Amino acid sequence: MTDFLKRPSLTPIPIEQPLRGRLTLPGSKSITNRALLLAALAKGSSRLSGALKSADTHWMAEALRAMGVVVEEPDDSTFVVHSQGRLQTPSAPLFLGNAGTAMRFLTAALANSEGRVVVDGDEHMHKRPIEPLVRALRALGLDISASNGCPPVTIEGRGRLKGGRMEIDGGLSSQYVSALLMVAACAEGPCEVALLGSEIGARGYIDLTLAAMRAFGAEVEQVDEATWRVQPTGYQARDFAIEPDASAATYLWAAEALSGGAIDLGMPASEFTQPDARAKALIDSFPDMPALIDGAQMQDAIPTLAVLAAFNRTPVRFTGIANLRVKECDRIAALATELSRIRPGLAVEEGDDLLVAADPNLAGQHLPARIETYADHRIAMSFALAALKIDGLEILDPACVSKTYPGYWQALAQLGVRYR
Ligand SMILES: O=C(O)C1=C[C@@H](OP(=O)(O)O)[C@@H](O)[C@H](O)C1
Ligand SMILES: C=C(OP(=O)(O)O)C(=O)O
Repeated sequence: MTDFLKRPSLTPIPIEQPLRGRLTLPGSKSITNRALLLAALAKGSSRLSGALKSADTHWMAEALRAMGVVVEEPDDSTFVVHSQGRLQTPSAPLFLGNAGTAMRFLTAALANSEGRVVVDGDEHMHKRPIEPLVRALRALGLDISASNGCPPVTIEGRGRLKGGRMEIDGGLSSQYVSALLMVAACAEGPCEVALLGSEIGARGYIDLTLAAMRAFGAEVEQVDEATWRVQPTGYQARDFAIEPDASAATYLWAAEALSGGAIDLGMPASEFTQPDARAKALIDSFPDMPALIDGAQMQDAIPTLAVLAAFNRTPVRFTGIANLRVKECDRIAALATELSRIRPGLAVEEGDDLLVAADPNLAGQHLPARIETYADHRIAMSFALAALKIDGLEILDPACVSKTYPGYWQALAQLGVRYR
């Protein structure tokens, strides 16, 4: 696995046979980082099994350790968290790489802290907006600021949140809403978390948050479409099993569809609770994917679907994906640029839509191209799919997959994919 990650680029050799085999998916990033935080906010010991071990969960675990929580890693899919139920003020800035979940969830969790804390990330994180969450926390009386509306964030904690109404605009990221919901259970009194303004992108991530909170003992009810009431129960330590990562599964479902193979991931799409599992039905429709795909409820699956759409029989327009502009990179621009490197005009941006022209004749061609990946795991993983069918696609910076799926290249190799 490490060898693939050390290479400056990888050029998968197109497959000649359908991909077949059985793979174990990594654990869900979204659920692992929720469970790590909730376990840290609970007094006692929690064993998290089926967890993801990757850069995003590493940075969450490291930050919790820096705040006095004991996080053990007995094997490659388990965290054991021992906590006093509160986060101590760290002695140095917390570094969270480019882990959006860790950045947003911890910023809100630190609203209950004492003293000065700086939460920082890498140069990519410095471009990812956090101002709506900062504004919501400031409205609760917290002394908090973010330069240019992006990390680093500086928090001057004065103890516990009082409770009451919290208002948040989740238009740019549902993670702001999840972050407030999770800290709300640790306030002194009951809280109401209410959405302001724009509709949140992927509601499914809010559902994941509510499920994780309830699993760790929280009492939370939905008052109406845009309001949740959270009781000041705090959290209870427990053992918790994390389901496999649905976003990671989309690459393998797509590899199966593109190659006409059969890959056993050990769990049917219908059993996932994560939003991206919805992409499976669209992948199953390949090579007759619909002309219009609303990606709002399966955002992280769009790179997978867009690359697959390049091989579809007819063009596909992706709408509802404006948020993709503020992920690890501007994914709409990256997909248009890199697909067009394969064949000019293969994809174009139209406003915040992405139109993939579709060219079923791409398969089997020799079309050398160096694919930029913009330090974005999903751009690398999705273009690897195109490389299974097109000869000469060189994927730059293959190590960027370590954000959520360090074993990705190895998983493809296990299915018989070879690299130049
Ligand atoms: O809550 C979560 O776990 C996530 C929410 C989504 O982000 P946004 O809420 O920023 O759209 C998603 O893209 C991200 O990978 C994980
Ligand atoms: C957007 C993503 O990550 P995050 O926001 O958690 O950094 C992702 O994994 O595609």
